[in-house]
Amino acid sequence: MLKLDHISKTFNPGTLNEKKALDQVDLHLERGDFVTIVGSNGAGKSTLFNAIAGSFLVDSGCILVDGQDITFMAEHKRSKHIGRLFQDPMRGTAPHMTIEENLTLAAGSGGWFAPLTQKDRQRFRDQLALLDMGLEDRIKQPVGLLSGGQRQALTLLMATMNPPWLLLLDEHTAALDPATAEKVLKITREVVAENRITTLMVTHNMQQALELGNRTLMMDSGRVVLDIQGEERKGMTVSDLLARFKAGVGRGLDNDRILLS
Ligand SMILES: Nc1ncnc2c1ncn2[C@@H]1O[C@H](COP(=O)(O)OP(=O)(O)OP(=O)(O)O)[C@@H](O)[C@H]1O
Repeated sequence: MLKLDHISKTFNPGTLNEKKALDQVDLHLERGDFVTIVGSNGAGKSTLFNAIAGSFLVDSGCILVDGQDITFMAEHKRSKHIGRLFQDPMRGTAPHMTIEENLTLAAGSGGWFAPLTQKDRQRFRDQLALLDMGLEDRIKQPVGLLSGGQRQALTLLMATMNPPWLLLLDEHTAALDPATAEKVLKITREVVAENRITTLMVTHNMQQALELGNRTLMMDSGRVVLDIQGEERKGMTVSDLLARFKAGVGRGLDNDRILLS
């Protein structure tokens, strides 16, 4: 489904601020894989997502989706097929537009100026009802009136309305209160499983990284240093994972947010 073949990215090359953020990253995902990613501060997790989403071109290597080489595909073209959620719930929706207008844009069928049919409206209501947040009764309200958790759930719905090639979740519940974060995670699990969406999720919560999905990557200094899946992952504890990281990298994990969580 997704193949990253030796991708590298160096910021500010040839200057004092040169930083190799991705160093020959190789990764192969099967359709429906749900991969969690944890790592040190500045390990390259967001840069990896930016590279896949096309926010910049990689310096070397290639990115293939279903065998199609998208290494040089423009970001706006990739964004039609790659859903992405950020930590900030204010990103991903248009606050001055209503829930219905946001969903119409995300659905993308019929064009923005095509009038919504009764069937479209009912579909939106049905999908909103699945979120169990009462949004189906607020469809004419501007999105700016929603809470962070409601906005994040709506963004998730919009990103997966036409199932994407890939879903990139960049700490998408980190800014929410624990109860809302749990709810958004539950919705994430359901939407991803129901549509078999190939998903990558960055988290600083190690427990969550082991519980969600079917595979966990650990990154450090621009490289994937651990790839835990299958039998090895079952029954693995956070301490086991930290010990494996230390044994592999030769030092402990230095992510203040992980250590504080
Ligand atoms: N646009 C940029 N210009 C220069 N340096 C950058 C840029 N983006 C990222 N970096 C650097 O690349 C390295 C990797 O950054 P990245 O944000 O991918 O790390 P991360 O694993 O997401 O970190 P964290 O968990 O701390 O958010 C860091 O040293 C960062 O400062």
